[in-house]
Amino acid sequence: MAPAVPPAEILRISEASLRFADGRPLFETLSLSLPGRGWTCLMGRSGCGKSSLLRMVAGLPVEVGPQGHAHIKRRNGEGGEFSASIAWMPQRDMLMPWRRVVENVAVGAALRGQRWSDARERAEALLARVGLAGLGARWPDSLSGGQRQRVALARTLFEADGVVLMDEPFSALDALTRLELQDLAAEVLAEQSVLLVTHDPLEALRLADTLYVFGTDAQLHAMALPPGDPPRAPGDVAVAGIQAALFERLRGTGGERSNA
Ligand SMILES: Nc1ncnc2c1ncn2[C@@H]1O[C@H](COP(=O)(O)OP(=O)(O)OP(=O)(O)O)[C@@H](O)[C@H]1O
Repeated sequence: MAPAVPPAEILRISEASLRFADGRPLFETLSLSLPGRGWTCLMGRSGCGKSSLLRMVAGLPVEVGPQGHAHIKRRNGEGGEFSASIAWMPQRDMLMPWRRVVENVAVGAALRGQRWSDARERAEALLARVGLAGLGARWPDSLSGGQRQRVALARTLFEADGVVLMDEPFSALDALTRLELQDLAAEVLAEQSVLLVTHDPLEALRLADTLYVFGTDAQLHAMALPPGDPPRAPGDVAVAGIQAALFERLRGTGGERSNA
């Protein structure tokens, strides 16, 4: 069977605006289009609202206080209401220590009351795909940080159905493990549309098909990328050159926007 052709656009965000209780807007009338497949990366100074935007894209609540305001419009590729589920991979692995590894991967199926034998088989297959074949019966506490994040990746894959949101998923890992996990994520999520928030310019330049930086105007600005398909080699000369320019661009996007 020929592989399904991904839609040109799977999710369109428009009119995204966020204001906390003190009235200052973090962003207003922000738009973003996610293609049917590939990595869209978001960068910006600490506090500019990246994680909040990701939560809004996921349809999760953002606590804004009594005078605050959070609004977003989500449309599918045909312009209709977006109703598909979105997979989410957070910064911390959030594994439940009282559930075995395979149960953590398939936790969504358990919550939905799906048949455990089917879910287990699929979860074991995904564990093998992320390099953890045979470790399903282990407890999370017996795994290294990198292994735990592989389990979290398998859990994300278990839920992935077109759109995957990732909020600094590799930031707690050592440099080498981080590179390995980036390569792995690029491979296993190749058929998904991924929206990644990251603070790491190298990570963005390795993985992005499209890269946006939050500007001082609270809008997203598309950045130039090195040639070649992701995941790009960390030692690539073009990656290193653009990394320096990206650092400068990030430094120029102003100080931290605090709403405290
Ligand atoms: N409930 C709240 N009330 C007021 N301000 C808030 C609230 N929640 C978050 N903020 C502020 O909103 C801003 C955006 O937070 P958010 O976590 O989305 O930013 P971010 O760009 O992801 O930051 P970082 O890169 O440091 O993770 C921050 O300045 C934060 O202090």
